[in-house]
Amino acid sequence: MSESTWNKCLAHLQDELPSQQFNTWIRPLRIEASDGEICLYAPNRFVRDWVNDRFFGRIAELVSELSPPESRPEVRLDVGERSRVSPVFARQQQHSSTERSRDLLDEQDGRVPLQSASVDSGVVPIAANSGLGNGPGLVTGGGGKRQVEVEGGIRHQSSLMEGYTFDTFVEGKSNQLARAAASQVTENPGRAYNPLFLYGGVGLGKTHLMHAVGNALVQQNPNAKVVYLHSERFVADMVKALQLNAINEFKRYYRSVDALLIDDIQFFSGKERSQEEFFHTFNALLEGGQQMILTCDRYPKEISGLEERLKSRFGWGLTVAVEPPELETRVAILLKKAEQEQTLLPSDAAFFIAQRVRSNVRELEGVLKRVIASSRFMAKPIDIPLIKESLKDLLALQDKQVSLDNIQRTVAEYYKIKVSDLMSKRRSRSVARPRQLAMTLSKDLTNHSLPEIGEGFGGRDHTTVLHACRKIKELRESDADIREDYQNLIRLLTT
Ligand SMILES: Nc1ncnc2c1ncn2[C@@H]1O[C@H](COP(=O)(O)OP(=O)(O)OP(=O)(O)O)[C@@H](O)[C@H]1O
Repeated sequence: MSESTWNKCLAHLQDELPSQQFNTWIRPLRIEASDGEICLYAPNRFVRDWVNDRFFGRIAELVSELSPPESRPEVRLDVGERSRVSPVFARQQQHSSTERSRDLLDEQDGRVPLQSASVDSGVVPIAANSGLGNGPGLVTGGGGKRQVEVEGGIRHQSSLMEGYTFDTFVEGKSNQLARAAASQVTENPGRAYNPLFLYGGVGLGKTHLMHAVGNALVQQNPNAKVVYLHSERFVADMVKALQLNAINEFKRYYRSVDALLIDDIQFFSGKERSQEEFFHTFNALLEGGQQMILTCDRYPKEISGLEERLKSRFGWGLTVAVEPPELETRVAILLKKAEQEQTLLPSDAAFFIAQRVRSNVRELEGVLKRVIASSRFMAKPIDIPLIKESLKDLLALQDKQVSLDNIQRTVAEYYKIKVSDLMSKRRSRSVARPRQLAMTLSKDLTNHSLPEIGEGFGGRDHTTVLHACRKIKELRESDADIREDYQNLIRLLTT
């Protein structure tokens, strides 16, 4: 079985599984193929057991289907980075007492993840100075932020946003698993999942969740040294420490924390010295049982310019995707934010906004702020006419955007078929290809989600849309006609 067969197997699984499940359980698997056998390596025992219980049967089936009949390999599932596995970092299994998060994770997969058994692949451990509050750091409470100063020539400010708590975080399908994992980290810092790695697009609540854990840890133990910082800050501090000959203080400081929260670690990309320093800090914290939470705008393996050994370590705990919120969650977020602003937002008004602003929560918040400001300025309650007035330019821009209808009409006309053919179940090439192109254009040119596009094409499943997009992407590379059709259609639709 070649890696390309495995990639096909992955593409099938991606079509079949909800993206969060695929990203959390299947993507971290590494493959090693040899004669007559393939071994899949999970980053830890927990992932291995979960995959074994839930997905292994289907994986073995796909491998068998996709391999030539004369060379159907045996499939094995194991833990580790290929053969370099030794259980140096294996941790104690701990039971969470949070029934709520347990229920959630139960709901997701019918099992309770209680353990993150980390495995080492050849780390040289560095002594950790993990004495609570006896490093150079100083934590003070109160105010909107908690401040930290560092001696040794480095003045460093780090802050936990007090408003970012679990209470103010609205839960929905898109962030349910991340929220549950974060909550378990609060229950069992350093043990439940270490590191907890949250990834996803901008403005989806990763930073909020990370602070929620930090705030909860400080609430449980006011002496806990919880340090939040952006990865660029880590880099800047390190450079400064090097300039001031204070690198030992820098090391001591970061290794003395109880929890280290680093945001947007994609900024480590290409910064080799910082990665080196962070690598050692990471190992020391992991060894000391100190919690790490990391966020990133993409799946760790996809960060270019990041050392492989770091990427692989990021997978030792739990890697969870935060997805864009679906309509109901967007409405719930708007209602919650309005409540925090002590503003009355009728639910039809919340729906109106949520249907039009789909990209991310930060944008949703920005739009709500505009509406609230108009309402206060005009001294009028919020209703749909007021929203239309205050969001005039945004809505006008959206009206200009390409609609599904428009795409379907244009594609049908271009291929001289009927719009109803695009909606139909007909699978002949003359209809199926234009339909796949129309779905791809809908994905590329509108803000509609995959399920919405599927719905707009005769009630199809989102996996069909995903498959169409992949197929067209492939064809645009290999087939000049399709490439030309796609470009012509884009031109027709956007000019
Ligand atoms: N589920 C949610 N419930 C309530 N507020 C949310 C939720 N998700 C995001 N927000 C709010 O949206 C804003 C953006 O979220 P946040 O900064 O956490 O995003 P992010 O994923 O870290 O994005 P970036 O990668 O750009 O930093 C914040 O004000 C946050 O409070």
